[in-house]
Amino acid sequence: MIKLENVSKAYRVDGRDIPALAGVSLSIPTGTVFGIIGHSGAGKSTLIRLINLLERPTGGRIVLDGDDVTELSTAGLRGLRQQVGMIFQHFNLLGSKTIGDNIAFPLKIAGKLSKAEINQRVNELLALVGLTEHKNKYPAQLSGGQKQRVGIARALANRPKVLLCDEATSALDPQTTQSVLQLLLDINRQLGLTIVLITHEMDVIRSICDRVAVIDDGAIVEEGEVTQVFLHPKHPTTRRFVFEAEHIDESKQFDDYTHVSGKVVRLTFIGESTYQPILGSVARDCAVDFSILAGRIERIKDTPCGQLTIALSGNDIDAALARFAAEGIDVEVLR
Ligand SMILES: Nc1ncnc2c1ncn2[C@@H]1O[C@H](COP(=O)(O)OP(=O)(O)OP(=O)(O)O)[C@@H](O)[C@H]1O
Repeated sequence: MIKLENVSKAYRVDGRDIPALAGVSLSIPTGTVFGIIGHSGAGKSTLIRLINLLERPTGGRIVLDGDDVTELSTAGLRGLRQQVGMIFQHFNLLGSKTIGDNIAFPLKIAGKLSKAEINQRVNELLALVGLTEHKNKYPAQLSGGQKQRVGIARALANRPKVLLCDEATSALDPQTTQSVLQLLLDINRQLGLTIVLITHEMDVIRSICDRVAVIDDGAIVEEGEVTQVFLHPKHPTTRRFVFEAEHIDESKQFDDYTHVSGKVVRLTFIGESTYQPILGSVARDCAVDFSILAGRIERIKDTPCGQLTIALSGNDIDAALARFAAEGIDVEVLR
């Protein structure tokens, strides 16, 4: 578990303190893929760089598996950097070294393995990220997606518990982004590694994250399971991110449907209920009619989800609503 407790950070510029984060508290459970989303300047990079102490907090505590990392000695800090790997938007590979030597670099610095053991570990890592045949090439000879795979292999070399991803796919095209995200998800599942990523793209969050925190102007404004945040965004910043990602016109969200009769409700389906013919059977059993006003069905990570806005008419609308709730469907009466 990674815990940030009331963390603040200010940068000192020309004798003045410029606040970047204020009172940030977060719990990141072990083994999850945790996304942090925010607009440019919100404080994402600052936040992720605090976790491995590339930046030091001005106040508060950062606790990794029970240890306050801000109190670590120099040797402890070296250990922390081995437990917490990191990948970057622009890969940060050493251009004068081969792919194999880039990946070997942190192993050599750690100084725990023999030359033969390092070579074997590099080969394992190359296989893990699908780059075996590129071992002797130089970074300039690889595509962006391949370079990020090298970055991932290098970050995993010392078998860290946590992988930090600083806008790791922002420089890649959509297809390459998806293949790198898929690799991160495979690694999370195979190795049980905790992944913390920052992004300004909701699609990245939707593809691989379990939980998401939304950061705005140096503060966390919303946090929760990705499905819940996508389907029921609360804070205006979150709503903007979600509506933009879903191509939903926010003004239409407030449509009061004056032109339709009946009770207007929004039903949210999560999981298998998304594919069940519940609407029809409830309508038949409760003798209600419905018309569909708006709807979407999608996948959030592995979970199918749907949201339907319907107008219900008939005798026993309350019974129909109770049936929906009993089937595990979230019911919001809009009018
Ligand atoms: N080294 C620094 N010195 C002074 N101010 C900084 C420094 N790094 C960041 N800041 C300021 O801190 C605030 C948060 O910046 P940060 O880079 O963490 O945001 P971000 O959400 O990652 O933005 P982006 O997506 O544009 O990188 C901004 O106001 C920024 O100008």
